[in-house]
Amino acid sequence: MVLLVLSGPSGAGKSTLLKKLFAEFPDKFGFSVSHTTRGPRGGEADGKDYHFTTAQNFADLVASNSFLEHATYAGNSYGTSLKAVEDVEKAGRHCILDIEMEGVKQVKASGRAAKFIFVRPPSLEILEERLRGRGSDKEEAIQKRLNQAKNELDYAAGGVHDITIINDDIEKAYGELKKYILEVIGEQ
Ligand SMILES: Nc1ncnc2c1ncn2[C@@H]1O[C@H](COP(=O)(O)OP(=O)(O)OP(=O)(O)O)[C@@H](O)[C@H]1O
Repeated sequence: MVLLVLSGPSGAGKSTLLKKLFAEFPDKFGFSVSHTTRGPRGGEADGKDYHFTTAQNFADLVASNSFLEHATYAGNSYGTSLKAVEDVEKAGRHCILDIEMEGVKQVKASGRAAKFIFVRPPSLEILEERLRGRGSDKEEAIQKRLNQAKNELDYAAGGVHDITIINDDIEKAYGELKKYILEVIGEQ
């Protein structure tokens, strides 16, 4: 099984691309279930959407090196455990992680074999348009995402990823993503 790590600025189109991939290949890929210290939101099921956990338990898992990557956002911790990846692989699926730059660095540092895929917008101007078009963020959040996008793009400029997909035309970008993924999982 191949671990596929997708990253890129918020709004670059990662979710859109993954949605297409899962729709076309419903049985080949899977997301791992992350741990989080945040509380469940309406309808979220423990063990399915997240492994909901206490701050103490989360800290214990960090201390025992149980996470492939973990991070804190807005006061809550999130992490991908090695076991969560293993669970996906045991079910016969290639595990896909959709994570941020800091997580990518940790997966790299772990020495775990993985393919690193970077999705980027054609330009920061277009990214800004898409973030606004998505309509899910307030102005302040958009500015934060744009600043963070610059960090992601700088990091990627160091050539740390196995492939960069420029999401200009969605169908073209999806075609490139699909071709690369099928190749690395040995199905093309
Ligand atoms: N090629 C494209 N052309 C135009 N619009 C696009 C394209 N790809 C994605 N979009 C739109 O851009 C917005 C951001 O895409 P998406 O939510 O998939 O980004 P993301 O990388 O998953 O972001 P996040 O990391 O915040 O979840 C969405 O409204 C989506 O419909």
